[in-house]
Amino acid sequence: MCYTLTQLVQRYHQRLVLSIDRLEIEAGRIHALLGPNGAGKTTLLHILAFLATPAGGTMTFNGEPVDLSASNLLQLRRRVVLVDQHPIMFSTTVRGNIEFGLKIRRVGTRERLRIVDEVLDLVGLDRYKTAAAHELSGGETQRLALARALALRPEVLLCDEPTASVDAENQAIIAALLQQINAERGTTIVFTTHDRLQAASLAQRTLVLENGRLARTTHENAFACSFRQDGGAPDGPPRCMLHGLVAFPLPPLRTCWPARRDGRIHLDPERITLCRAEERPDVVPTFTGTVVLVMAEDNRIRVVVNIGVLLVVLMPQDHYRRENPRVGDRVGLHVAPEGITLLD
Ligand SMILES: Nc1ncnc2c1ncn2[C@@H]1O[C@H](COP(=O)(O)OP(=O)(O)OP(=O)(O)O)[C@@H](O)[C@H]1O
Repeated sequence: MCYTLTQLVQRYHQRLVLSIDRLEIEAGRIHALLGPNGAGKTTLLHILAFLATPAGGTMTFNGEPVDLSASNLLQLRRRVVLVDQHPIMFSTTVRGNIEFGLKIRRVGTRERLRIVDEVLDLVGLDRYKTAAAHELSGGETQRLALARALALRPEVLLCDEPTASVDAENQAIIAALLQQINAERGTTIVFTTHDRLQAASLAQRTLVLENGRLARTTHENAFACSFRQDGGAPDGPPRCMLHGLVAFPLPPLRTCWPARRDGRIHLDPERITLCRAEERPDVVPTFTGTVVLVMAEDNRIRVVVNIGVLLVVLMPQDHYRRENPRVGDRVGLHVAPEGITLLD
């Protein structure tokens, strides 16, 4: 586990703004921190970045108790980088901004220049290397801030609303970049957002904060559900209702679907097959819905479909090319029985 926070409390002027019984951040994963304004997301990020000392509770980082004493702080802060929502650039060139942190770490000139080229290429800003940082647009500034952070090769990258104030094109670039960094470097990433869709599409785990409390943690495609025995044989498989919104029949494969009424269910994104709803009248899909996001990920394509709740489908490249789903398309989804797991 990268971080474990227990009984964590934070206060501003005696006012309680965070109170978290337990929170875990898994190493090498992308986590979304989702919540409304004032929920405590930025406050929590500052604690994870070792920039603020919590008022109470315990914290471990890579299994070790966190020691925030002055003598230890510097080496802790070197392992984690926070990218602010409104990053402040130094009044120098794009290259100068990236080199700054490297100079502090006494990285030699030749290696600095190599890293500058590498990260500018990564964020697609190579042609701006000698431009003044202050001349960049909002979206480009956010990408430069990411390049500046990535130059330091952090174990953990924390991003405060990385796409909140940028246009759609830059949003897509930044989202793809975060996935690339996570996949190629194994960097643990935590980003804050108000956007449920972004959380569902980008993160493997979503932590929901409400009024400073961790309301719930959701894994990709894990849903609260209830089971109903409506119609059919009384001892046959029940129907399953996701978040009280979408019902589907459970396949008659398990010997003992739950006798209880409520639970949590996981639908494996790799065991969901997507087809164009109108082109396969012979197939009765488990769900139909509208594509809301398509994004390349590693050697697969991540497609998010709104079926009443947001469902992530991971499509192999060849299947994606065949079906070619686009945002706005109506599609059918078939969930393989072995892709359905009851949690808890
Ligand atoms: N430096 C501060 N001094 C006093 N109160 C603060 C300070 N920073 C944040 N707060 C308060 O703490 C609470 C949590 O704020 P925080 O910025 O962490 O929320 P957030 O979820 O990041 O919100 P947003 O989505 O608007 O950025 C809010 O009520 C805020 O007013």
